[in-house]
Amino acid sequence: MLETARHVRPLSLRARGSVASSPRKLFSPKAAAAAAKSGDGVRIAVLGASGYTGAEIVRILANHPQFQIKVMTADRKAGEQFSSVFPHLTSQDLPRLVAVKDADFSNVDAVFCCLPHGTTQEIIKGLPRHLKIVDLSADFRLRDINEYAEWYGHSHRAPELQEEAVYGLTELHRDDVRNARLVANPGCYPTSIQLPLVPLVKAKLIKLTNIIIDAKSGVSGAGRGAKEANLYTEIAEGIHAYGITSHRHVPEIEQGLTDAAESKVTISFTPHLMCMKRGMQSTMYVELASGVTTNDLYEHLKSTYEGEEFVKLLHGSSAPHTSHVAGSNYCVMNVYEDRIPGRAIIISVIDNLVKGASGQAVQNLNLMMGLPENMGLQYQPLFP
Ligand SMILES: NC(=O)C1=CN([C@@H]2O[C@H](COP(=O)(O)OP(=O)(O)OC[C@H]3O[C@@H](n4cnc5c(N)ncnc54)[C@H](OP(=O)(O)O)[C@@H]3O)[C@@H](O)[C@H]2O)C=CC1
Ligand SMILES: CC(=O)N[C@@H](CCC(=O)OP(=O)(O)O)C(=O)O
Repeated sequence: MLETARHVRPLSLRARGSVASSPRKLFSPKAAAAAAKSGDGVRIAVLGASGYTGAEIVRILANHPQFQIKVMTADRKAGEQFSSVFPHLTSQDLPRLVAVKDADFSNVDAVFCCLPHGTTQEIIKGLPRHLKIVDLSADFRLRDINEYAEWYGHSHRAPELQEEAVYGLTELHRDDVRNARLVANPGCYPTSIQLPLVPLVKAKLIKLTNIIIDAKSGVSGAGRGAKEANLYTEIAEGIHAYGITSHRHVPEIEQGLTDAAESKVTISFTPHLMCMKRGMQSTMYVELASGVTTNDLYEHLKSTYEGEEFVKLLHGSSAPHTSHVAGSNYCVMNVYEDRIPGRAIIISVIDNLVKGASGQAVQNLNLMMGLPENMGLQYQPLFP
């Protein structure tokens, strides 16, 4: 069993606040905060409500005292009742699913956009400017639109919105998110990877070379649209790698690490599809900087996330388990000494649909509306 030598040399370094340094247009949260304080609360539209992340937003908002869903959209399922698409979610008084082109945003304050990549930028471009938007797709995550074109296979169709967007890895970009109108919610793999690695890179505790990441996702990460490769017959009782050396989350992760390092970081990243409904584990192999111990990494992460409600470090040699975060907004991590001298292993787990998508989106919109960040998110994981 792996054992970490703890209690060696606590570090005082902390990595709070924004790691992004590019100038952003600020948006006053006053009007939004006023709406939140009015009797109506914040009026919400969920675009793509008939998909997995849209449904997860609806599930979370059932316990949110300030966010009320007024508009819900779908594509193929437009015209249907939400309760006929998701019969398990009936506790709220919800509007019928409509096509985006038929949605009325005049009585809406904020939007969760849970649509496919590419389509999203076209749709957000057409939305009224009074709306605050949290976009769960990848459309506004990459600052460099040339890099976007390279990885997503087409040129960006809303570069002016890309300029405005703020990357919403909440714990690391809180101040930017608070003042944003449009937030690009991070991808699930980038969330599970950047939460541990960005503070370590920023504090120069690990080398920028030889960062190797092996990650595994539940099948809901691929969305609800039927694909042959995601059929039960092809997924059950197996595991397989995909996107080897070419997954589109590589530039997103490298962007965050490069910002933190202020120097280009290149990673090895291999995602795998696991036979489970939800959950994600990232196992990261890193090289310690000169004079740094595994315990230094642990202590630095511990002090970075001290007081954070949703990021937890385990004690001793305990291993994070996807069941310890299922259905919750937590990211749980731990650090281990490798058998190879000078190397460490870091493991993090999240629920891809919650901290990896809809939970973090609600966390971000809470901040954008001047509400407590944890509002509606204080539920515990489902275990076993
Ligand atoms: N699943 C996950 O774990 C994560 C997903 N994301 C991202 O979030 C976004 C949503 O993902 P997810 O919920 O999994 O996807 P789903 O495939 O489950 O849902 C997609 C939704 O978008 C609607 N839709 C599809 N095409 C169009 C279109 N052309 N115009 C308007 N609406 C359309 C669908 O409607 P209908 O059902 O009627 O066809 C459905 O409501 C994606 O960008 C995804 O990459 C981000 C992090 C994690
Ligand atoms: C299992 C699976 O297919 N996962 C998706 C990632 C889902 C996600 O986080 O991210 P995006 O918002 O960037 O799509 C994938 O690998 O493309």
